Amino acid sequence: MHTLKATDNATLLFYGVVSISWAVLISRLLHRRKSTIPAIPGTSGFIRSTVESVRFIFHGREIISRGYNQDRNGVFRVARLFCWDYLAIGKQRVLELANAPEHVLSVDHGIEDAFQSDYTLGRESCIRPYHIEVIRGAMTRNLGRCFPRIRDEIIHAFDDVLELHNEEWKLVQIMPAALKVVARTSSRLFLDLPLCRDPEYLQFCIDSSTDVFTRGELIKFFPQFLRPIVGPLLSARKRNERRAAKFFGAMVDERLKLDNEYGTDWLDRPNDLVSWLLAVAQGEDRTTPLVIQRILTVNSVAVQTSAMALTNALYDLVTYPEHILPMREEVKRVVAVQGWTKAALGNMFKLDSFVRESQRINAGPVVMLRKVISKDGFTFSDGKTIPYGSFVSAAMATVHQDPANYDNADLFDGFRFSRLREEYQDGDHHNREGTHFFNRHMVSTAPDHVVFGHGQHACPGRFLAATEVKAMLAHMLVNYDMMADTDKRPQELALSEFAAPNP
Ligand code: HEM
Repeated sequence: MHTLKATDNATLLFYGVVSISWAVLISRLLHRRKSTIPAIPGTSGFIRSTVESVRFIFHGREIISRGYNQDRNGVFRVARLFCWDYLAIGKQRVLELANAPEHVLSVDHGIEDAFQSDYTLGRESCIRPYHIEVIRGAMTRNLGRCFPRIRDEIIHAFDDVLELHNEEWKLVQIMPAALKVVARTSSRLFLDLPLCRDPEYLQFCIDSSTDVFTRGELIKFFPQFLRPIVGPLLSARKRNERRAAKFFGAMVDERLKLDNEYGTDWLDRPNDLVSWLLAVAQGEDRTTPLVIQRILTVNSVAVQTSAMALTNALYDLVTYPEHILPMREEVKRVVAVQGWTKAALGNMFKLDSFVRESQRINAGPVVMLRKVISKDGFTFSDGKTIPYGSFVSAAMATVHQDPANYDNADLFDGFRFSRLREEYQDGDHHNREGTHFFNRHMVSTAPDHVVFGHGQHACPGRFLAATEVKAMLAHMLVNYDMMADTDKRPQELALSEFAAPNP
């Protein structure tokens, strides 16, 4: 019986590999060069492009940098498993992508493809993305009012996660700890006490948000025509929605009932994500299953990204420890006057600069993934045209490390942005940036700083991310001493267009 099962599995695997290889071959033949745009050096030709498309999964950065080294304002074709994608290099190209109208370059289709969100998040979140309006509006507006909740949860979360009771040193693995603290703090804002302290729920929060990224990547290993079959099988969405219903379905039910009866203006209506969503949701989106789906969507985009930003900032802090004392002094000085408030965070210029620099240096290879949905394709100002139906993105890491954009661009300089402000205040009005430091806050996007994208689709959650990450770092600076246990910063984990700090 046991032998028979092993044989069955081996046969299945064999047929699986053969079918996928055929699918790769056929897709690549069908998607042969459709435009005059050059391939990234060393990736043209059927065999080489196929090999490089596999290498792109783990060596995307290196392949992209070949394009950058050839033309710092170039547009290139990038070989992917089943097709050619396109890559725009340089800040002028970023602006052109950011300014393209939605009927030419679609962000929704881009995000759908990047996360396979039809399968991983749910179709409704893609076709009616009203949560974006909620994040940009009510959530961001309420950050100041809700800050005491955020601050309170940060204190308790660090206490519980680090379990440091005496003066001892303790070895802590950063990313898992960051995930726990971020999941808990975000949950305090989204669904509040007591759920945000339920260990089982927090683990679910982390696992379900990880599922979106990892299973989305897995689905992308299959060609387009197979995804409707394998997508639902590989996605954990349905299972996660069922589990979420057990955790907070009754709460959503109750809230819907009260809102339907009294509108949004009843006594003690909680100031949380459920209320913010219900104030905007219309029609079938006002049902418990779809509100649950939407909460999971917001949770997925919020938890992993902010935990990665915090992890990178902590790695940079222990790698460049000369930043610790000045920032600690700044946090103490500002808090002594303004207390722990969101406004106080806004006056911690060194801290803000440090996190922005950390994001600049640790940026992933690409950003702003868009699908060309105009039948005429998308044409850059110099006439280069990307064909209809293909995907284009901006090379993020190269724009961040281009010496034309930053002095000593490849060096980590935590106070490069706050120093501009200090120099200006000291009367030096002639530095390279002039008064641009006003646009150099952690949340400010620019064509040469695209961690949150740029333009009308720039990340709407960046204000929450900045509030959380800075409040967490500030808390750590004044309450803990930190140092690295090795000399070498761990190598990032790369997977196609994504990069994550090594846990
Ligand atoms: C450090 C943390 C974060 C980073 C680095 C980040 C980065 C990004 C990037 C690069 C985009 C795509 C922009 C584009 O394609 O032009 C994006 C979109 C988005 N982000 Fe974030 N994000 C972060 C945190 C958050 C948080 C906390 C939330 C939710 C509260 C959030 C919600 C979203 C949503 C809903 C979109 C889609 C926007 C659209 O389609 O117009 N993000 N984010």
